[in-house]
Amino acid sequence: MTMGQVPRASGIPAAMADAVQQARAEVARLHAELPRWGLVVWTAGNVSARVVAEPDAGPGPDDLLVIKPSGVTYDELTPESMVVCDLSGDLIDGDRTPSSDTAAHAYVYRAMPHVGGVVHTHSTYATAWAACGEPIPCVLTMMADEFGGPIPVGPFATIGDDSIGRGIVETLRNSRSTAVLMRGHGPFTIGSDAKAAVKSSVMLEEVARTVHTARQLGRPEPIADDAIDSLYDRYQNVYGQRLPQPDVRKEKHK
Ligand SMILES: O=C(CO)[C@@H](O)[C@@H](O)COP(=O)(O)O
Repeated sequence: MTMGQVPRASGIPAAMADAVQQARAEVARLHAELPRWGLVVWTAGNVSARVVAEPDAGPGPDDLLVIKPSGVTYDELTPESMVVCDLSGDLIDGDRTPSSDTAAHAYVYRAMPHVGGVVHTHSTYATAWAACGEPIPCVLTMMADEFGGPIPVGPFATIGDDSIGRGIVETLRNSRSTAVLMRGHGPFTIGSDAKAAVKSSVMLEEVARTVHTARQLGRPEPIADDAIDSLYDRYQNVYGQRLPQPDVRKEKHK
């Protein structure tokens, strides 16, 4: 199937066909990252991406989401097997049942327009913290960098309606964290796009494991708030490769 071909007649608006196809490929590719980084067993995790209906206007209620089909193993996932839903969570393209967490993903997209990707896993260490209902304290510079503070705990909620999504949003709205530990269930992460949400899941599991290990060795100390703010600001705005800026020094000496 070439780029731009929608698999068959569907509810996808023609203007979104190419973007949906690209999202199918990206979401299928990103699902392979979950077993790669040891975040899932069998099918116990899912990734979704928002597809914006009107890019010039930005995220809105007519956006779509692309997510994996429920219960399909990661080695069987392809761009064509991804399913497309509206932000009510209703299937509009695909011949398989959407992930059982689709309602949660859809709720997040409706309530948080800045979110472009959502991931859910049952990664061992993060899920163990969720089982205990204890926030992961910000005792590592890596946590300050990536999450801007502790990892919060969301309420226990059963799958199948908006309660998980509501719990995710109510918890993350008051936190810089892109990860939430849903009590008794497991982690959900958000990001500006699906890749960012997958990265958050990877980094969450790493810090969950490290902080647990540190507690076996002693009493890790929380990092001071001002240091967290400084670390978070640097990592979010300076770290890594940034687009080249005009060399203002040359401008000044002209
Ligand atoms: O936690 C659960 C089910 O309780 C789901 O997140 C997990 O099994 C993944 O389900 P899907 O295969 O995405 O439907």
